[in-house]
Amino acid sequence: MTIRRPDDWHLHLRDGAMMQAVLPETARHFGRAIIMPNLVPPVVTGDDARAYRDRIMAALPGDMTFEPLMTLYLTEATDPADVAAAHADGLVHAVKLYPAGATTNSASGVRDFDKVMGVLEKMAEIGLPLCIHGEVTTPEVDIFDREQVFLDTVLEPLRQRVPEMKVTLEHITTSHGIDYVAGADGDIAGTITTHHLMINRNHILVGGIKPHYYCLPVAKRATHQAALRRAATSGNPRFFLGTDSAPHADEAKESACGCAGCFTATNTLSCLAHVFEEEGALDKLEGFASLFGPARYGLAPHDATVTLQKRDAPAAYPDKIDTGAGPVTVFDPGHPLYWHVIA
Ligand SMILES: NC(=O)N[C@@H](CC(=O)O)C(=O)O
Ligand SMILES: [Zn+2]
Ligand SMILES: [Zn+2]
Repeated sequence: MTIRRPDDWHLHLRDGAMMQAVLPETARHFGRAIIMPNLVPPVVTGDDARAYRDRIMAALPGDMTFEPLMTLYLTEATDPADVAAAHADGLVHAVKLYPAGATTNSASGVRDFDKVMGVLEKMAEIGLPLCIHGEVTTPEVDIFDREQVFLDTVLEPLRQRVPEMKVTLEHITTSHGIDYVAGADGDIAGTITTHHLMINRNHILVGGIKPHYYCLPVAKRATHQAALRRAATSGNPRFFLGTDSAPHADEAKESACGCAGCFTATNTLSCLAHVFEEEGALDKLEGFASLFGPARYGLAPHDATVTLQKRDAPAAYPDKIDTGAGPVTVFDPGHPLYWHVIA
C-alpha cells in the first residue's frame, strides 16, 4: 500500500537531548508536524518559536527532511500583534490552548477567557487555528468526564463568542467529542491519536496498572474507542491524525506519580495500518494520515510517498529509544504488527 507521505498534526518533540533522540523517530516517516509548545518554559512568543524551530532543525540528521510547523502557547499575556506577525512570517501555524493545569506543563495556560479575547479575535481575522486540549480542570469533575464537560461548558460558549475562529479539538477520546466535531457548524476539526485508536481504559487498568498507557485525556471505555475508530476510518475530512506522541523518560512514567503521555512516533504507521485493516478501511488511511490535515492547514499534501507492506513476520521496532535524558519506552499495542514500512 502506497500513500502520500503523512504528517503529524500534534507532536511533542521536547528539547535538548530528548529532542535529539526522538526527532528522527518522527522524521523517518512524517514530512511535517505541528510542534506542541509545552516546553518548560513554554513557547509563548514568535521569538521563542523561531529559536525552537532553529533548535529542531539543528537536531535533524543531515539525511532527513522534515518541516516543523510551530505553535504558540496561549497565555493570558499573549500579544495579538506578536501572534499575527509570527503567522504572517509563515513561522506559526496554530496557537495552542491549554486550560491551566489540564496536562503536562500546562501551568501557564488560560484561566480567564476574557483575557485572551483580543488574541482569539485576531486569530479569527487572520485564519490562524486554535488547537485545544479539551478538558476541564474543575476538581469536582470526574477525570473520565472532563472532555465531555469541556464541550458544553467551555468549547461551545467560546465558539459562540468568536464564531469565525478555526478550531481543532485535539486528541479526541470520547463519542461526545466526535459527535460535537462532526455536527458543529463553522470551521472545526478534530485530531485522533494512534494510541486512542488501539487502547481503552481496560488496557490501562486490567491485570495491573500500565503506566505507558497513561496519557491525557485518559483513554475511555471501549464504546468510545469504537467511536474514534469509526470517525478515523469514515473518510470525514474533519478527522485526521495527531499522534500526540509524548515522550517521557521511563523513570518519570514508572513512578508512584507517573506522568501522562504515550510515545508512538516509532511505530505509528504500522499501528494505523493495523487498525484501518481491522476496520476494513485501508483505503481511508491516506485521507486520515496524509490529506485531510494539509487541507485543513492550507498546505499541499506531499508528492513523496511511503509504502507499507503486510508480511507474515511481525515488524521489528525497538522496545525503547535511548535518549540522553534516559530511555523512552515505545508504545506497545500488546500484539504484533504485521505492516512494515518498506519505503
Ligand atoms: N498527552 C499527554 O498525556 N501528554 C502531553 C500533553 C498533552 O498533549 O496533553 C505531554 O506533553 O506529555
Ligand atoms: Zn493535550
Ligand atoms: Zn499532546
